[in-house]
Amino acid sequence: MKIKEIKLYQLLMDMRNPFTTSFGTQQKRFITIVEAIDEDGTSGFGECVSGEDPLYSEEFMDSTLIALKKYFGPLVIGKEISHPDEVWEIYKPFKRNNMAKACIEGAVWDLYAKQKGITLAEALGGKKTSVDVGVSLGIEDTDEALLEKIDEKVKEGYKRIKVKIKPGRDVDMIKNIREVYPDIPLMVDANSAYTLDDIETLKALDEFNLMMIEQPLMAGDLIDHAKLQKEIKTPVCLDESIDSYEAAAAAIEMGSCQIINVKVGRVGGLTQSIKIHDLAEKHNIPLWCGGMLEAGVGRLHNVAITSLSNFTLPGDTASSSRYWFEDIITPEVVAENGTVTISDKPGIGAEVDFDKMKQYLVKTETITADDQLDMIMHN
Ligand SMILES: O=C(O)CCC(=O)C1=CC=C[C@@H](O)[C@@H]1C(=O)O
Ligand SMILES: [Mg+2]
Repeated sequence: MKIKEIKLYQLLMDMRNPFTTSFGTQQKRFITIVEAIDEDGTSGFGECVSGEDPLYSEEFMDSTLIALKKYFGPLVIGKEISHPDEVWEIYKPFKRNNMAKACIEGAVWDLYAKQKGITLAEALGGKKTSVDVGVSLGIEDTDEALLEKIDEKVKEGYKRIKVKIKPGRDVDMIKNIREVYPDIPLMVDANSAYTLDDIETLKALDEFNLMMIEQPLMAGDLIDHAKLQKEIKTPVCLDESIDSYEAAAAAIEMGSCQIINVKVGRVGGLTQSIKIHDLAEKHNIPLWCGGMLEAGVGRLHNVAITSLSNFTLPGDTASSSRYWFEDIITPEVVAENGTVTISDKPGIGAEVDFDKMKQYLVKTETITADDQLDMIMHN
């Protein structure tokens, strides 16, 4: 394939409910949709998952937009690409910027699957026809308010409930949840809000039979997580610390976690996600696919990667309606009783609906062969 043009659609979407983590509260989501168009006019779609501000990772919406326009778009336009895994190789000299790299690579994967007439899941090597999903719930002001949300999501049939914790909203809150729901599959995500000085609090969580504790300590850290895992029974799951295949390999070797949350954007794309998948499978480390408050395109990429065999734990890809009044794809992602069925249509398996997208559109940019790579360094 040869990509002739890349379009970037920057969207601003209102969220149904505020989402609070240890980083703060969010009520709107900026999203960049990437459309890669080949010489025959076929389009593949990707979604950039960077946050609005560099709180979850160092990337943020404005930085990814610049990186896409200046480097990662021009680098693939006009190149003969026979397989999407070549995109990672093309980007290799350029350090990190994983979320920017991943969204174009994702669009190339979708395009590749469409050209072959197969689903994105099949193109990735996935065998499942449906995937189990859970839901991620933000911090609420009171335990009563959180319990109401949990009640709603348990009734909707989600296969596990993840709640956010932070210092002061942890042990007592989980105790209250367990009093009402002694048996639901429950996990917590701290978004790196603790240090080893909080070991007693983290140990106290052991008595609640949690599926895992996600990213308790600093983003990027592997050493302290390995020390922590030796002290607690609850499996540690790493999110922010797994920002590459190499980080996953080191975490497995050091015993920093027993479970990995794969976020496609965070690790640099689908090709890297498959590499991590294969390595983790070899080492009996189960995976699940995390979410980044994605609109439909990103959700469908998440569903596709979850079709691989070692994604054995329910991920974060809840229904489109979890966050959005109206998603940008037709049909939307719908979890029924905690299961999302994978469409048998080629590629991501749904249409990007430009009429729906219009209501959220902030700006559109087009990258063409005229946009040369703009670098000071030259070979
Ligand atoms: O529903 C989803 O998309 C998952 C939401 C979620 O938990 C997160 C989204 C974005 C950044 C983080 O706050 C967080 C996470 O750490 O997994
Ligand atoms: Mg997380």
